[in-house]
Amino acid sequence: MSSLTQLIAASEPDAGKNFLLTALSTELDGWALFLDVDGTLLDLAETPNAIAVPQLLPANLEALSSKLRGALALVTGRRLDYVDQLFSLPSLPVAGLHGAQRRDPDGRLHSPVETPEFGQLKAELVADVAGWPGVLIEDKGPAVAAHYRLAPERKHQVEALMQRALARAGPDWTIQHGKMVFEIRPAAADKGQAVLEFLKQPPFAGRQPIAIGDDVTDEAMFRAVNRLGGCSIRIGSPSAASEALGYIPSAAVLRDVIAASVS
Ligand SMILES: O=P(O)(O)OC[C@H]1O[C@H](O[C@H]2O[C@H](CO)[C@@H](O)[C@H](O)[C@H]2O)[C@H](O)[C@@H](O)[C@@H]1O
Repeated sequence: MSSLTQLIAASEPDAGKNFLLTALSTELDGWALFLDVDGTLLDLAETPNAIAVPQLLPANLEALSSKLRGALALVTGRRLDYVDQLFSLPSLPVAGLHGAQRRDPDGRLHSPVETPEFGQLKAELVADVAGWPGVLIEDKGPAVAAHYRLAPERKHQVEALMQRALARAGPDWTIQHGKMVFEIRPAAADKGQAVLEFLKQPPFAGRQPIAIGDDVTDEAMFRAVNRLGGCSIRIGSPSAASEALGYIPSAAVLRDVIAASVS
């Protein structure tokens, strides 16, 4: 695989896309694919629930998973049950809440519990932002997100609010910054650890990982797969802030590559 993995770091604009097209048409017993959801498989939207799942995407993901003999997982900041609503693929391995939740290939579920204290904290966050038009609180069970995409001028207030809430939540939680969002998520695992857990299990074990994402939270899985000699691909333009080895310009291009790989 080494000549193929060199392709990803080439400087041509289509290097990331060409790498993935080639990888997914060859050596399918060799790769394990880890895909982020928002901004990677799906176009970003103004609010968390305004996203649209393109009609053919679930079937294409299922077909690609089949070609990879099941070595495909979604690794997302969303909750697992929300991912199931979106894609209706209840057997697909998924890591949710940035790695804190996991559905393993054999169907085993791992999920932190939501404490009454955390429920109270979320209710107070909703009350705290009531006078901040455009700031949205997304309840994710044992995690919570404060979105400011519709009120970018509130970024620093939202960050300060979430830092205060984190101090109350305690050491089992951490802050996750993302695209126009601050989240409080369980600290026990990140996306990199979720990928490493999947790679201990069949059909992922023994395969070379490819991780594709678009955001700060995905850097943990980029680091994990880079350390293993795998491939990390970021959706967007090359950025010095990212450890990704290659780039694909948009979620739409990634969806086209997935569709081409199963046609
Ligand atoms: O790990 P991901 O699958 O990329 O999920 C990260 C977060 O995505 C969602 O928020 C982002 O997408 C929204 C819809 O496009 C957008 O409105 C928001 O500004 C983005 O931050 C989701 O709402 C979060 O729960 C995820 O953690």
